[in-house]
Amino acid sequence: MTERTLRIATRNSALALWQAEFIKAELERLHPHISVELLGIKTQGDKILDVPLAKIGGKALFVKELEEAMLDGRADLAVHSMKDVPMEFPQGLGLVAICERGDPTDAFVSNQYDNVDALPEGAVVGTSSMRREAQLRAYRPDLEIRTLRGNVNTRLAKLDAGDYDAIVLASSGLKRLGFDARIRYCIPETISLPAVGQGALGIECRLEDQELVDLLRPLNHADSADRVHAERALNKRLEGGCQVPIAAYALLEDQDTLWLRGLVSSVDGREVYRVEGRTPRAEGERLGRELAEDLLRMGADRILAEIYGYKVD
Ligand SMILES: NCc1[nH]cc(CCC(=O)O)c1CC(=O)O
Repeated sequence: MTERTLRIATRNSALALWQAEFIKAELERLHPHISVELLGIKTQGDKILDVPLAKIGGKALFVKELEEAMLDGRADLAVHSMKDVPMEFPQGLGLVAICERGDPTDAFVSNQYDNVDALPEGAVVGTSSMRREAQLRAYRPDLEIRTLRGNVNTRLAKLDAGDYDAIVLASSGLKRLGFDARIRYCIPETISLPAVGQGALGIECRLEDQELVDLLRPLNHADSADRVHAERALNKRLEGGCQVPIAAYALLEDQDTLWLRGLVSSVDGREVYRVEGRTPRAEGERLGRELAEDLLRMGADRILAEIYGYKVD
């Protein structure tokens, strides 16, 4: 095969750079004849830091500029946290690999308290996600949940400055950046069901670039991909991005059976609808769509209509 230099379009946050460097190293290890460069790009989501994400909306907040770079040939591929990847791709682009999933849980980080149960009444907890907020409120209605934005370093600094008694953020992000020691407790999925795709990386590229598609294929991890696709099917039916109180989490109970749990909650945590089901793993996406229908019937349609301003039908 010809020598080739691949360019990865990446955001400039520490986490995005770590993820892009990780895939660069994997590609260079798998294919010694290619070299890989990073192309740093600022996205809309990086520019607007002072407003809660849910308010600015837009499912493609962190990916649009990366996709433009691939479409106009400045870059060959993009590495995404699957959690941030929209359901639809621009014409000509697509997801060609989902890598082995890391820790999917939400991490409880605090300088004083060991876990959610140890927090005193009325404690102040920081999180930027409606999904985490809603589930924390459902579990501990007394907590005061406050917005927390910024990259991982900024969020930890705000905790250390005493702005919060605890913060909740993705375990995988903390681990990737070497902050394992800050995780006091990985919140079990029974309390905080993870976001769709949380902990998994995905790779997007131009689908007509067959040579590149072939180079990326070995990075796909079939077990992780089946789990994440089932979660995404549920999310797609609900038209969710990562800025709504929707959670979905799939596990392989054995090599053939996929177990999917899903949840939609009101932001105040007072209404929580939970579903779960099992299916042969090849049919995970169908199960995801079915469970989404169940959620809509149970009352999620009302909650989502309020958040979106229109009815999902
Ligand atoms: N929305 C930001 C974002 N996108 C992906 C991760 C973490 C890494 C992952 O889920 O793989 C984070 C940070 C967080 O949620 O705390």
